[in-house]
Amino acid sequence: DQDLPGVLVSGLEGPHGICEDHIGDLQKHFTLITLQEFLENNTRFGPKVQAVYIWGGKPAVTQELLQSLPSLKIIASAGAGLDHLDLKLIASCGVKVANTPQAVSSPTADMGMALLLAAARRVVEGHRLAIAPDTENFSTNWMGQEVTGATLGIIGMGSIGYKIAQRARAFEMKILYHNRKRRKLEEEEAVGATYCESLDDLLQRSDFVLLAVSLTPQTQRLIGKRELNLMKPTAILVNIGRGLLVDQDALVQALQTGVIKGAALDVTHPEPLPRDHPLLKLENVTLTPHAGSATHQARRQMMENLVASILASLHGLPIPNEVRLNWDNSVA
Ligand SMILES: O=CC(=O)O
Repeated sequence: DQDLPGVLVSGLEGPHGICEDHIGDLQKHFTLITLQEFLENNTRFGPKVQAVYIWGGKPAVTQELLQSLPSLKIIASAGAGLDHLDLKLIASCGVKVANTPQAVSSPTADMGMALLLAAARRVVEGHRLAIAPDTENFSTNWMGQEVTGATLGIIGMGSIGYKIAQRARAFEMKILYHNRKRRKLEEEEAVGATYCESLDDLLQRSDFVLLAVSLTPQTQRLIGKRELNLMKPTAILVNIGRGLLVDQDALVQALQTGVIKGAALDVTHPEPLPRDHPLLKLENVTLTPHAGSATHQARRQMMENLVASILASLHGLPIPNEVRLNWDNSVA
């Protein structure tokens, strides 16, 4: 339908495209213009585009793209993280941004716990052992680390970090957290979490260190060689944030030399890792393919939230999940 607002999407097919079953729903509201169509004829399609629909971090919003979309009102980005967007540049073009933090927080927290448990109890290694053609190494003395009663240090106590704390409490874990801002006392008490103003203190005391912080210039390589050295040799690092939160070379070295016990990573840098990357060869590493929000329910809710934000912006209504910036361009 020519009258439907034009929305630029990255692609409609392939493993990185929009979920196939969402396309029909999107087409009820919008004329979808793929990046490829746009690139082939940007003078025709550029003026039609009123929104950019970002799925899996794509399409990339460059200055050049912004300049060729004169009718653009909003960039609606699936997920919680905003590190793929230059928010200051976008704001300077008078374009709004919305994301979908509520849709992803529970499934991503679940993934954090899944990785923590998998690494602690060596689920992936155990699976390999259990299905090995040769039963010689089969053993019920397949030891891992106890989760119950262990200390969990959560770095980043936003909505995902907080949901992890709620889940970890049910595992009777002792919970420490480090965050830009301390949470309210009643919020801390509700999950039994103790604030650590010092990151070093959290690293030294935790049996599991879990990264649930957004990637910003301040948090890039937050965990490097020095921080890994502060961790217990029995500690496990879980990352459900972004690969660049960790100095990956330092992590590989720490895992190879027993500086820490193991790592469970939903995110790496880059994604996917080159097939000869040392992280793919280590027994004490558990990897998932950036799948924190990969449930049917969450992905559908993300799509519905993006549609609602785009429609609100086109109708001049308050935009659900609008991302606002502070004076220093940090996310409010
Ligand atoms: O990576 C996923 C997200 O930012 O929600």
